[in-house]
Amino acid sequence: MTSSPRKLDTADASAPVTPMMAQYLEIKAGHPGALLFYRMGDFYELFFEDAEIASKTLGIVLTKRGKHQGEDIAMCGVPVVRADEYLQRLIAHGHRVAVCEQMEDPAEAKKRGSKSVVKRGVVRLVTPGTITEETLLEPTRTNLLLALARLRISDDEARFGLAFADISTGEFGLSECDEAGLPAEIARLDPSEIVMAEAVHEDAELASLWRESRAAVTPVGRDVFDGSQAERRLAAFYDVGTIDGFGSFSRAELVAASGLVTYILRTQVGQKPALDPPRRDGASAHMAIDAATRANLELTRTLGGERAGSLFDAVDRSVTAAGGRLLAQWLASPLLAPEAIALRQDAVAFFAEQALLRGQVRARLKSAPDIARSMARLALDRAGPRDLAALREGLTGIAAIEALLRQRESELPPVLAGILSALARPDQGQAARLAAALQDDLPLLKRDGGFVRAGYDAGLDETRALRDESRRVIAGLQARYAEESQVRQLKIKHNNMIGYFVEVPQQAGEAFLQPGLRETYVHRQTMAGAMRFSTAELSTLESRIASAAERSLASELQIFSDLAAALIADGAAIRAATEALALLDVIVALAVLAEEENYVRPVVDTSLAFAIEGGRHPVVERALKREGKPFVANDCELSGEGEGQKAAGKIWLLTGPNMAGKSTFLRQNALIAVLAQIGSFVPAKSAHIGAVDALFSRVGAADDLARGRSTFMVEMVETAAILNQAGPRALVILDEIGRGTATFDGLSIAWAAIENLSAVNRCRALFATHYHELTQLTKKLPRLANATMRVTEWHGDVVFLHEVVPGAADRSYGIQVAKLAGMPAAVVERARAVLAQLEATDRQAPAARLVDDLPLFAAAPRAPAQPAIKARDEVAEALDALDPNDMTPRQALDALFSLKAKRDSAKKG
Ligand SMILES: Nc1ncnc2c1ncn2[C@@H]1O[C@H](COP(=O)(O)OP(=O)(O)OP(=O)(O)O)[C@@H](O)[C@H]1O
Repeated sequence: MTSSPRKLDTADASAPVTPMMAQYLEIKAGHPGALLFYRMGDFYELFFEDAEIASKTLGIVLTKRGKHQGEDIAMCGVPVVRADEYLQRLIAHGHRVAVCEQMEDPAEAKKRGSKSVVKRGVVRLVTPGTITEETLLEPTRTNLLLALARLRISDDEARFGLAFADISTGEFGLSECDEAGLPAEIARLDPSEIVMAEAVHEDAELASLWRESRAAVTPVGRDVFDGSQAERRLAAFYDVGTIDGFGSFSRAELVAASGLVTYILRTQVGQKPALDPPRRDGASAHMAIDAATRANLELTRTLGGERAGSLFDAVDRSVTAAGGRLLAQWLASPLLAPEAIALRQDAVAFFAEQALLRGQVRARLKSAPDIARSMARLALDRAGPRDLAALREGLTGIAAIEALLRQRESELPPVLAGILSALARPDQGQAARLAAALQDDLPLLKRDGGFVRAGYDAGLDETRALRDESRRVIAGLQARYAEESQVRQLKIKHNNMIGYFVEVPQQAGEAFLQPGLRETYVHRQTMAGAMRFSTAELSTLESRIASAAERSLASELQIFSDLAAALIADGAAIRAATEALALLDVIVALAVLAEEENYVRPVVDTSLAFAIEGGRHPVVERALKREGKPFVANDCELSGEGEGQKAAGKIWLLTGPNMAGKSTFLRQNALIAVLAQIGSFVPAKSAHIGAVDALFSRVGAADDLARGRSTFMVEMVETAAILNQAGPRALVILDEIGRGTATFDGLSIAWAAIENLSAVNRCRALFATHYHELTQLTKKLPRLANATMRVTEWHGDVVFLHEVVPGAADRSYGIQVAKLAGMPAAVVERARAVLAQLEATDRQAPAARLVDDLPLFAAAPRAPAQPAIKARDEVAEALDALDPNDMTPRQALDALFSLKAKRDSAKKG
């Protein structure tokens, strides 16, 4: 007997693959880097490694299905109805998913032969930056996709074009920067996904940027960023002859923009999202804040990554998700131009005074749904009936708010006048049409039907009546059959396999097989305990019902697409109105904040002022308030002096014990600058700020084990960045720089850093330190002032007054703080003894004398870096040739001697 070839199939490595597997492998190969959701009936199945990844990430069961090349095929599946939830988790873990659908009915495939495979195709690539589903998006976070294009200007100089879009709202911006500015620009945008050419991704100098970013990083082929195609692709995307009408953009911006739309079209497989025309959103218009400063100041997230506890959380009074997103964007990108800041302040001030109108607008805003995202789903044909309802509510809300503002039209400051005219743009007939068309209770998916209100469309009402009528006929038929056959339990049921059928208990069923009933009832199935039959009448009814249901669904879908088309046609106006609502929400929210928290309008101008009277920390103040404790307000005066080249800000050197409130004071001033420059009022009695162009904030020796650097190294790298970058308009906050190393090293570094800030950076700065020796520096540096946190002693314990006063701290109170913290009494006593000894030694050689002994730091104004002298360097060459991993200890020692000899002879020569 010969063995069957089929059996061999599954065991033989060279066996032919099944047609379905062949189709799977082909589709999979077309989407490298993505998990493939392969549609099979009611499930998306994943195979091979994809299945292993998904089962681990999602915690779902891994099974097997057949073999491929002699190996079991790993498989797992997710039900289509719950796919969104699983997608969300995969995306959150940084995966990309290609969604592959069945493109025809399985019955169609069967017609081609019993072995033929249903046609399938990828309809969409789901990536972190291209999602639009409500369930996948965070309501209060802008979901930006960033495309990065690099244009080389010379061998060692490049410009970066940044194109960023939120396809869930249509927002699309462009900016440009050089390599040094790239980290701050990426930190400002905080994208979910960054797309770039492979060459940029592989550039070793940029690698740390990708590693440290929260974004998913997607390298793509060079063709996506093909500069020669840029204008053409953009024009094709917007369906315009030329893109000149959008404004003028740099080459790098254009290439990035075209890369962005090309990538979006690829992920959406041809579906075109409705993106606004690109807007220039240059870094030069914003306060530069690098990633470390953002993290350190906890602008939109705490160091632990949470919203709660951040500045955003403390000041956010917005009532809509879009408003929350916009406020977070504002906090991430404070403005520079005093005029633009004043325009926002005027609008906030208007609402600060108009309590009644403010309340009315807010109540309306509160009930307005997030229609920007609904509009985006409509454009991508991914919307459902609830999106239409959201638009109905949204458009009604827009009209109501427009009416409220209209009453005060003549008094509105320019920003609010702009909002009013944007709110008037959408066609208000749409809301009425949607209200007439939509049911009150709506299904999630349009394919479920039943969302169009009775009376809206005569044709639909008719088919529905027919469908409902047939249902009544069936009920009548059931009664008649039961009567005729004398079987009371007879039921007419329906399933997808055999359609409508008559079901009777098994004992009763026997009679239906006998002459008399047999002529009417055709036996279909015998189940455990029941028998099923069909009848000619049922079959006729079946097709009537099916066609009526089909026809009513078809007309509902038609109505849906008509409504959608009308909304899309009015899309630009609706989006403009939506943006205006978000803006209005933020402005009203800032007015509410100013009122609730007693903030004042700061003066922001082009001076070098930094004069804060009675400043408070917005987050700490709130936390203390919850505990019923007062916050002690403090002044800060760093205003610059001099003109042009000589202009320079003041530096405050702040000393004081631990826990006295130094960090709070430092950060509160940085946060006040940020709030002032987004156009908000600030937590102070008064504030005058010359616009800050760059903000830097560092804390000594923050742990950064994740990045694999020693804490001290991180501190030094970050301090170096400030000393290299900060210019005279910057505001610098340094908190205990130098504490991460031995005392004298730390002191010397802090010392030199202050001198550099004063002589070279000439910026406004706050410097907190425990090195009291540094206070002596005020004798030499005219713009340096000492300030200290007031404390007092009470029965041997230290009491913090949280008050910043001129002068230097006389002592550290470190031991008192240790005592407060519950250190064992014996340890505290011993520490006191050691301290006394140390202080006695110090008196013999006071460090304070240092300032007299050391000549003042004589840094020249920053000169451009000298080009390295390219003389042949034998020592360097020899070093380059070494591979320590490959050497024995003996070889290493020999190499060291030889290097030393080379160096010695080089010095002589
Ligand atoms: N101005 C203030 N008014 C009231 N309480 C304050 C004020 N500033 C700080 N505090 C309280 O003191 C606590 C310690 O403040 P902070 O962390 O700023 O001190 P620090 O001097 O920087 O301490 P360390 O040197 O240990 O970092 C804060 O958590 C807060 O509760």
